[in-house]
Amino acid sequence: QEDTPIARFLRYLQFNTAHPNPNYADPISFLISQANAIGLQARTLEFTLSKPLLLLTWPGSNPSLPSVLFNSHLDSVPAEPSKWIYPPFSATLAPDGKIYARGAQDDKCIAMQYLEAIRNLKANGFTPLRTVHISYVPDEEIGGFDGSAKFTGSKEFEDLNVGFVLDEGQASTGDEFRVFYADRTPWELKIKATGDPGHGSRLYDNGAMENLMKSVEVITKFRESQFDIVKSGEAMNSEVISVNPVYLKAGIPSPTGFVMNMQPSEGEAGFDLRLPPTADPDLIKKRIAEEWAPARRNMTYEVIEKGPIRDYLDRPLMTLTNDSNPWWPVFKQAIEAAGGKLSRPEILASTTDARFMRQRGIPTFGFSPMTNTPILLHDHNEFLKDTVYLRGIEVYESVISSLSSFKGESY
Ligand code: MET
Ligand SMILES: [Zn+2]
Ligand SMILES: [Zn+2]
Repeated sequence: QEDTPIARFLRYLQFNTAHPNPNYADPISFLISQANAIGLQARTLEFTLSKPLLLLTWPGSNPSLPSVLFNSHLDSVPAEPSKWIYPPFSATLAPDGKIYARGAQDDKCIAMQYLEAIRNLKANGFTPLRTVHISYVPDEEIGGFDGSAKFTGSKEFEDLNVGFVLDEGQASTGDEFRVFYADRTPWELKIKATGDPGHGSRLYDNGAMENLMKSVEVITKFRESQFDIVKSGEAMNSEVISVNPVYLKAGIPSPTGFVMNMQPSEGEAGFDLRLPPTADPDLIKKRIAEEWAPARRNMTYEVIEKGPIRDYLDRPLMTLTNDSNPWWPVFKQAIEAAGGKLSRPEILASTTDARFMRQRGIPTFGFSPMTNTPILLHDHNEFLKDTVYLRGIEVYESVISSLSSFKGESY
């Protein structure tokens, strides 16, 4: 098999790292062999049994300066193979240069681009001033609690003395690269309704389905109000609160489907909520209790907060993008030095492990160098063009060399 950047990317994409049973062992072995070939130190940490984390290190010439960390996650969301034009873990390079694979954008591209950039920098004789670390973490797609959360809370992490982190971002449909200074915080909301069962023909008050449908209506109205703000141009998608129904569970099963002439005594609906760092979580909780799942309509609910909402100093989880953050101009200029341009910094609509680094007060940007690319993370037929992938390696050469050369003593 040939050994080119694209061939190596395809090999990494072929590991089936989809939940609920991601293969972590094989991609880690592959990454270790890559690290050995390039001359990077490798160490595996296991904060949770069978959920290993790989840490690669390129020592700087001044190891007393805070280090820079490049993070990516090993795992992927599942794919529905029947809806794909190529099998999602075949990593097929189509004739037009599109590489189809689950994880091509999210986020196996950056995982390999970091390594390819370092390979090239080393070949050109570059030595970093600051130590460069790369982390490959498990379980990001299910919240990162056994991955990044434990890692960033560990003694091992503290010892890395990390001053700045780059984590994954999202594709850009235009010519400019996108950079993200915050994530939205995910909440899982499950609402349940109970009520008297009855004949399917009867109209009566307070049935479980009636109450559940009323809640869905109220939530849909709220969703519309937020979406209207986006549609009017007052805010970006990621700056409002999103609430999307993800499941509905009700009905009395029968061998042919569901019993049709009985009204069920319980029903349940699940929602994915995302809160921007500016949202007031208490207000949303009040809204849920009073309007979305009111006890007076026999409703109960459960909110699972999937991660922190404020940092250790009780500030919103955001990284500044002005000159008061000394890393900002360094990063921006590195993109420009590579011939790229950054669009206005954004909040990421989804959620990444960056929140755990920001929680510790470490400046962290989300960045995945993909321009002129449709946003296909978690979608069918996720792909990345070979040319876009290769261009990203050049961008990281600039970014890694600039960040690791930054002299600022106290950052
Ligand atoms: C549930 S935590 C976030 C997991 C995933 N990265 C997402 O944004 O959906
Ligand atoms: Zn991701
Ligand atoms: Zn994802």
